[in-house]
Formats: sequence, C-alpha cells, structure tokens
Amino acid sequence: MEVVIGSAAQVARWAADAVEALLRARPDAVLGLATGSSPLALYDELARRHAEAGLSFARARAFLLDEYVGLSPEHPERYRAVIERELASRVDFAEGAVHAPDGGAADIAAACAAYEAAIREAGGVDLQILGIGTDGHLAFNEPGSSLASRTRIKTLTEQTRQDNARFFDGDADAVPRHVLTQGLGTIMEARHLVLLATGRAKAEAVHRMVEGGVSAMWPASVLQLHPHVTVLLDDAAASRLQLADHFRQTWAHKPAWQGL
Ligand SMILES: N[C@@H]1[C@@H](O)[C@H](O)[C@@H](COP(=O)(O)O)O[C@@H]1O
Repeated sequence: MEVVIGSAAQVARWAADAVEALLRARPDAVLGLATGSSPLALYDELARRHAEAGLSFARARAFLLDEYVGLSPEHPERYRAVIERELASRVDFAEGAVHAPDGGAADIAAACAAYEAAIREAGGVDLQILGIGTDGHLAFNEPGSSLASRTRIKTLTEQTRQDNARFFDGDADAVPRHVLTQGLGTIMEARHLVLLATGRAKAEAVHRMVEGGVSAMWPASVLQLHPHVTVLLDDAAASRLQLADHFRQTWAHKPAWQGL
C-alpha cells in the first residue's frame, strides 16, 4: 500500500495523473468510478484535461461501485445520475459505456449476478477510484461485510445515512435504507486501486485502513491484502497516521520513473 500525503488539490491531481497515464497507454481501459464528495475534484480535473489537453474516454468503459435501491429513475441522487452529471456528461464516453448496478431491478439477485458478469466480460477493472466512509466502508460495504463478498444488496448503517443526508436536503430518513454494492471481493479484483480521502472526518477510518488489523469491522482494511493500492490523502485525513512522516519521506525520495 502506497500512502501519499499532500494538499486536497494535489490529491485530485495525482489521481487524475493515474487515470490519464492509464488512458494514454490503454485507451480502451476499464475504469471503476466512485460517487460521494471525495472524487469530485478529480472529476473536475479529468473534465478539464478532456477539454484542454485532449484526454479521451471514447474507447474506455466504466463501472460504478454501488447504487441506491428504490430511488425513482428521475431522482437526481441515483448514483447513475450523479456520475452522469459529475463526469460522464463532461467527457466523451461512448453511449452505453458507463455501467451501474440496477437499483430498480425487480429481481435484485439476478441484477447483482448480471453486474458481476458484465465486469468479468469487460476484462475486469484496470483502475478503481475509491473513497472511504467515516466508518471505514468501501463502496457500500458497511462494517461486518464479508471480506470476500460479491455484488449484493446491503442495508446502510444509521451513520452512513446521516453522512449522506446532505445529498437529500439534510433528511437522513430520505436516504434509502438499501443499496446494491460491489463486494469487497469484487473490488479486490481490480488491478489498481486508488483511494482518495480528505478532511479530518476520515482520519480515524484512514488510520484503521492503513495501520489497523485486517477486519470486517473496518472494511477498507482489506486493501492491505491488495498488491497495488495508492492511498491519496490530505494532511487532515492523514492526521492520525503513526507512519505519516515515513510516508512523506518515502514520497519525497521516490524515483521519478516509478510513477504511482
Ligand atoms: N457509497 C459511497 C462511497 O463510495 C463513498 O466512498 C463514501 C464516502 O463518501 P464521501 O466521499 O462523500 O465522504 O460513502 C458513500 O456513501
């Protein structure tokens, strides 16, 4: 696990550098996209590079991590709508290239199996963007999630519903109770995981993820078992890390040829 600490603006730029390097080398790469506020500055930066530097998504495909169950197709907070607004509509993905779990499916189990199959048929995810919940959740894999889990329905914790109430006019009761989410086992199959976290509210979860034991109580700690994880943090999110100074020194002396 590589931990890189900088400003919030650097976090977004570093993540954009990783996406850009991949797309320039492999224009038909498969991206894993996250919602939430953590990747918003990254998506702004990717949209800017598309407009100003010719970065193209025309041959890429993308898979979202998760989706709410039961929101109407027109609801602006469906993650499919969010990613359309925040990224897809601002770059040049081909029609139908961005996929999300179907939170409106009548047969939830079949929809989850179909999503797993679609990821497999695309050849798997090359680079997965991730945020982290204040309780250490990844996608919507709440504490207690199997570390080997696959795409399935989950029940949100009250903490996550409170955290996400800001997207629903501050009303936690309006946040759906159920979601579909890639499992931790699904996420772990992506070839490169890039996790972004900013702000003090994430400091405890980041500490547990990087420096705690591997445990379903802090689902993101499963990333310790992945061979290629890049954790991009601002100073506030890194503020509980015992190894913060070491991570800063390692980054300062990293050979330029290594990349992220
Ligand atoms: N399902 C999403 C996650 O994918 C996200 O990483 C996390 C943190 O969100 P934020 O980036 O807004 O803090 O919680 C949300 O509920």
